Amino acid sequence: MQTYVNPPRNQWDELLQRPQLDVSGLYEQVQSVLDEIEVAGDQAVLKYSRMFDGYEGAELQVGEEEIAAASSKITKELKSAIETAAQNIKTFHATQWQLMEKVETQPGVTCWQKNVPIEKVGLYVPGGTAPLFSTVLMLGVPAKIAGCREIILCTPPGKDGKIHPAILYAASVAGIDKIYKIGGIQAIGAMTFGTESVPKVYKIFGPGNKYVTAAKQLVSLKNMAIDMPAGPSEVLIMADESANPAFVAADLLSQAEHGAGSQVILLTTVPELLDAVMAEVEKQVKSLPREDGARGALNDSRAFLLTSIDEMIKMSDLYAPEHLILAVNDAEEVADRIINAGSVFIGHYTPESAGDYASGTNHTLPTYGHARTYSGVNIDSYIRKVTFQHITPEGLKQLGPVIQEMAAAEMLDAHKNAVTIRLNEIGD
Ligand SMILES: NC(=O)c1ccc[n+]([C@@H]2O[C@H](COP(=O)([O-])OP(=O)(O)OC[C@H]3O[C@@H](n4cnc5c(N)ncnc54)[C@H](O)[C@@H]3O)[C@@H](O)[C@H]2O)c1
Ligand SMILES: N[C@H](CO)Cc1c[nH]c[nH+]1
Ligand SMILES: [Zn+2]
Repeated sequence: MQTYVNPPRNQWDELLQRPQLDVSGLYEQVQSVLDEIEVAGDQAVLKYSRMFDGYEGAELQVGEEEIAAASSKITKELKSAIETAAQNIKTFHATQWQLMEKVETQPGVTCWQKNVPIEKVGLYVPGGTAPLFSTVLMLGVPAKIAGCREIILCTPPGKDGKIHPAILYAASVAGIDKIYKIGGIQAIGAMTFGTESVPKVYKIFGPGNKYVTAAKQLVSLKNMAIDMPAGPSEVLIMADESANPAFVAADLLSQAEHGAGSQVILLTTVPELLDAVMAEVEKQVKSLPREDGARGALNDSRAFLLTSIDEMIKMSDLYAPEHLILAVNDAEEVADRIINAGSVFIGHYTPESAGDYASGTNHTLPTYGHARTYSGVNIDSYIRKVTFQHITPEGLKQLGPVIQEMAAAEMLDAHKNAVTIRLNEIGD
C-alpha cells in the first residue's frame, strides 16, 4: 500500500485513480459469443460453458432434486445465518416501498403514480472465484418484495456441473426456483435473447468479472436494461485517534481479499495510526487463505495522511467509494456531511462485512466512482413508477387555456386541438 503525506490538492485526482477497468478490449470477443447465442441458443450456451467453465453436461436448468438436496449439504448454522440475513434484508428493503398519494394539482386535475414491478428479471450471481450466495439474497429478496412475476437466476457451474449448495439454499430462502447453471457471457446472452431453456428477461442484475461486465455493457446497447456498473469491490476508511488499528486493517483486508482489481483506501489525520495500521495489515494478510489476491489489491491501494476531518471528507467525496467506513469521533455527524458513497458504515463496531452479508442493506453497489450518480440495488431497481392522471370537464376548462397557449407557442397545432375540441364540446 503506497502512503502519501499531505499531497497537494491538484494531485488528488491522479492519486485516487482506480486500477484500469477498461473492458472495451474484450468487446469483440464478447460480442461474437453473444451473437452466437442469439442465433444458436442452448447449443451455443453449452459450447461456451464447456470452453470457459469446463462443464461437459447437457442440462442447463438446476433440477428440483438438486435444489431440495442442497439443504442437507450445508450445516444448520449456515442455514440459520442465511435465514437471519434474508430476514434483515427483507425488513430493510420493505421500508423502501413508497406509496404515493393522489394529488390534486389544481381543481379537477388529479395526478398519482403507482409502483409497477418489472415483470421478468434475471439475476447473475458470480461464482468464478467464490460462491457468492450472499448475492442471491441481495438480488432475490428485493425482487420478491417488488413483486416481479418471473425471477430467474444464473450462476456458473463447477466442472462437475454442480452449483454450490449454499447458493441453492439461499435461492430457496429468497423464493427463486428457476436456477440455471450458466456463467459469464453465456449467462448474460441467454437472459438477453432467451434460449430453448432460458426465458428472456427485461432487466439483468448482478455483479461479475470483466467478461460479465463487458457482456452487460454490450447487451445494454441492445435494449436490455441493466442495474448498474458493479465492478471489483472497494472501501475507503476515515480513521482518527479514536480508531483501533487492528479493526481498520481487518476492514481494509476484507475488501482487498476480493482480489486484484479491488482497491482499498485509508485516510487519517494521525501519523501513529497510519504506521500502526500498515503494520497490522502486514501481520493480518499473512494469515489469509486469499493472501495472494489480497496482496494484488493492496498493490493498487493507498493510504493518505491529511490535516483535518474536513480534508478527509473532501477527499472521500472526490473518490466516491462503494463502501465508506467512518472510524472517527462523532461518526454520525460526519456521516451527515457525506455526499458521494454507495454505503456508509458508522463507528468502530460497524464493519463493512455487516453490509456484505447480514445487516439488511444491499451489497450490490456502484463502484469505480459511479457512486456519484448511481444508487445501490434497492426496491426502485425492480419497479417502474407509472404515472396516472384524471381531469374533469371543470378541470379542463381551467387548465385547457394553459395547454393551448403552450402548444401554440411550440407550433404544435394538433396538441392544441386535442384541448380545443373538448372545450368546444363542454361549452360555457
Ligand atoms: N460491486 C459489487 O456489488 C460486487 C458484489 C459481489 C462481487 N463483486 C465482484 O464480482 C466479481 C466476481 O468475479 P468472478 O470471476 O469470481 O465470477 P464471475 O461469475 O463473474 O465469472 C466467472 C465466469 O467468467 C467466465 N470466464 C472466465 N474466463 C473467461 C475467459 N477467458 N473468456 C470468457 N469468459 C470467461 C466464465 O464463464 C465463468 O463462468 C469480483 O470482481 C467481485 O469483486 C462485486
Ligand atoms: N463486498 C462485495 C461487494 O459489495 C460483496 C460481497 C459478497 N460477499 C462478500 N462480499
Ligand atoms: Zn465483500
